Amino acid sequence: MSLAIATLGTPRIGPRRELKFALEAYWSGRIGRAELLETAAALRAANWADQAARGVAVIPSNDFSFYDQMLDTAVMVGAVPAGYGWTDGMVSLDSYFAMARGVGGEDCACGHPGHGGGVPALEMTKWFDTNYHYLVPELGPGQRFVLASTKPVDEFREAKAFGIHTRPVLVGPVTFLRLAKGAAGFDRLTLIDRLLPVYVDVLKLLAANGADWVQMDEPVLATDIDAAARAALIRAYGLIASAVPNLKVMLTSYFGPLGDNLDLAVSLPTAGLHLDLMRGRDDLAEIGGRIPDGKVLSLGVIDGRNVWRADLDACLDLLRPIVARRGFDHIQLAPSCSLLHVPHDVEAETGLDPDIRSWLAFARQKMDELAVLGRALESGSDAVADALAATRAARASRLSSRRVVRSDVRARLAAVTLALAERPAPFAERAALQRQRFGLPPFPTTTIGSFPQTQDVRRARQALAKGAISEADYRDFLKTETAACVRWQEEIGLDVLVHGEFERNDMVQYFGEKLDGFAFTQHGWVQSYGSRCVRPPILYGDVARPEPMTVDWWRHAQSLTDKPMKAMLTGPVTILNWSFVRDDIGRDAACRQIALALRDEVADLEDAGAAMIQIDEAALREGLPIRKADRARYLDWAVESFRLTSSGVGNATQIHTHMCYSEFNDIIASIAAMDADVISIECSRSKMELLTAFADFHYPNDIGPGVYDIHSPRVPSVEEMAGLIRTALGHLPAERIWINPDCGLKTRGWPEVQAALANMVAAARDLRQATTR
Ligand SMILES: Nc1nc2c(c(=O)[nH]1)N[C@@H](CNc1ccc(C(=O)N[C@@H](CCC(=O)N[C@@H](CCC(=O)N[C@@H](CCC(=O)O)C(=O)O)C(=O)O)C(=O)O)cc1)CN2
Ligand code: MET
Ligand SMILES: [Zn+2]
Repeated sequence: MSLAIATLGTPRIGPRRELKFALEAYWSGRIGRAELLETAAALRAANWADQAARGVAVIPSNDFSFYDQMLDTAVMVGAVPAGYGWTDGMVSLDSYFAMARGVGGEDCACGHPGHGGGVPALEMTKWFDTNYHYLVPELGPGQRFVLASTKPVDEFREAKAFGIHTRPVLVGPVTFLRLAKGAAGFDRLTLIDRLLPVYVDVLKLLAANGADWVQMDEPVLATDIDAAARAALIRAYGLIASAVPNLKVMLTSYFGPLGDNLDLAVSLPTAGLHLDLMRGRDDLAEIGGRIPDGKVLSLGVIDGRNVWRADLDACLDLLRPIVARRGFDHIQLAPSCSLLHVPHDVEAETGLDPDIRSWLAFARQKMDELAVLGRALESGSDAVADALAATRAARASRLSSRRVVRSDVRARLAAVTLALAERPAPFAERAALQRQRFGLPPFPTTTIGSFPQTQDVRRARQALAKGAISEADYRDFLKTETAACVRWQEEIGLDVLVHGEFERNDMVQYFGEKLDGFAFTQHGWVQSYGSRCVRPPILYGDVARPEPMTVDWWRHAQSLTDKPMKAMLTGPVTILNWSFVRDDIGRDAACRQIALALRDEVADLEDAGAAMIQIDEAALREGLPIRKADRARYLDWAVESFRLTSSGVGNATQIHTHMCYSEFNDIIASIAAMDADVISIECSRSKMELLTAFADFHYPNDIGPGVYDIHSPRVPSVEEMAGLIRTALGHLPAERIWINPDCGLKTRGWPEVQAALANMVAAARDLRQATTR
């Protein structure tokens, strides 16, 4: 008998983003369907072979996706809304992509959903507290489900033909329904009895094809769930156990402790249960005597959400007692969650400092760590003495590294007082000074920061990286791009200008590359949505700012115009939430360090003459803990960090912030506590519904509700945007409203941006004529 190693899911974009490039080539018509399918199959095969070679025994299938696993599930059960070209039979690849990206109108290779004017893409939102986005299935009260994709079965058979026996993964039925959306007031969980027969069909097909286990992901178990969800889970797994008795279910939840859902999870009639021991270590002690002897425990001991090499000695201490109690047969070792959220392979990072590289484990290294743990438990630590020694050495090097702890940073943090996080005067006083200083018209117009990141811009950056052009040439090129962008904004009549962010590869990575304490990778891509990826910086040490990061670009841009040039920074909470963060100090302390470094940037911008400074906090909402009980603490330090960054300026300096994809109702008090002079938010798709949260709360400061959906190439008309502003006027006083798009324009093309912003300026002018301040 041997201890089984599992992975729960693996990165699927490909070690060199092969899937991204194949998808974008397919969407733009540069390659055909056969070539796309071939690339995908080759990636899956390589992935299976790699896991087998690394000693993974429980290898997943159906963890691959062309876009997203929630979309795969919607398609599997035939939950395809009208308009995507499907009526019955199997859903085609093109209908699938239509749901992901929209249909009709012109198409674009940028990979952004919402493309095409005709039928919009499904809505997209964050997968729990990750930077991965899923497509939100739409379900109605009359919803019917039928088997409309056999992808799980096809991929199981594909692996089998390849010589690998897999454990297929499915998004569980209750998580699927919970994360879907329906009409207001419609409880999606009431659909469970209609949905389950399709799941049973799939499971029976899997069993008939030789599957003995299946992994059912039910991360709703890591959330605060109500009685209806509990009842649905009991019904679902009871029915599955009786309808498909020959298929064993590994029930997996992750991203947090099971906590008060633990008894329920244990009691469900599944053959196995997975625990996320990174975030839910207490579950292990709690589960002690409660778990039936025959149930297999999958122990998520290796962190699937972060990139640090594990402390294998500590893992072994945790594992030994439970292995002694339950024996090898009833234990599996796994990452805490799917490895989708970490990059592929540290070995590819030849540019990283060797010390730092030795501290890291990406997906492949995490599999190796699991294999070492397995061997240590089976054959004793001596059998893997070298591997354990290497881990200890890397850990010791990290803990003692002089680059990790900096006394100047620590001393500064220790000296932080509440006064530092306080603007000198309250908003009303500041607003009066700022009104005088800027003399802006009513309904001032502005944008969120980025302008189209064209191929030319990205190619220039790539050429610089390859040494094909000089630093000076690169800067000259960007200066020209910036100047053209500034001139164009003046011509079109925007009131507050931006420089366009052409010098930034990404709003977080750019700052990670400029701050001490962060490392950055060459190939450490992680899927964010569809074909879009990010390379999260790796925060390994105390944060300091060796030199100004944005001041020269701002100065150049301001020198070209008499209009106010808004400086542009990414805020501390967003940098933290979109990075891999050190685990040797708290996230709160790490965030305050970033905040202090950015505070200096804000001061330098103000000294250089910047009168408006925008500090983006696009990821503040997504860092909100999954469990309600943990939220207040997070919001406290997140808001304080933003205020530490923003409060060092004079009263006449205007602080802007920006948030997108946000639901504000449950955090509106914290948004107000940030005390930004102006906040811009995404609003156009919700037709200004979001503003009710601000109105009900009597939110006191200025607001720019987005009037232009930047996720679509469609150009909104003057009348449409004016209509949205009029709706906003029903919620907010005219003198506090700004006019701007929903978010940055980096994924858009110039022609549609020009047309849309011209209409936006015209809409603001119409409103000015119709209203008086
Ligand atoms: N970090 C982060 N998270 C976020 C967002 C965000 O902007 N940043 N926005 C929200 C939505 N998520 C998004 C995530 C990624 C992208 C995105 O556009 N990603 C780009 C990569 C951006 C980047 O880092 N670009 C680099 C590298 C570009 C590149 O791929 N270069 C090519 C060559 C250039 C070419 O020929 O085009 C190469 O290296 O092979 C640069 O500009 O320098 C992509 O996947 O294509 C957009 C939105 C939420 N989360
Ligand atoms: C995802 S929020 C983006 C904010 C950034 N300033 C931009 O305009 O791109
Ligand atoms: Zn945004």
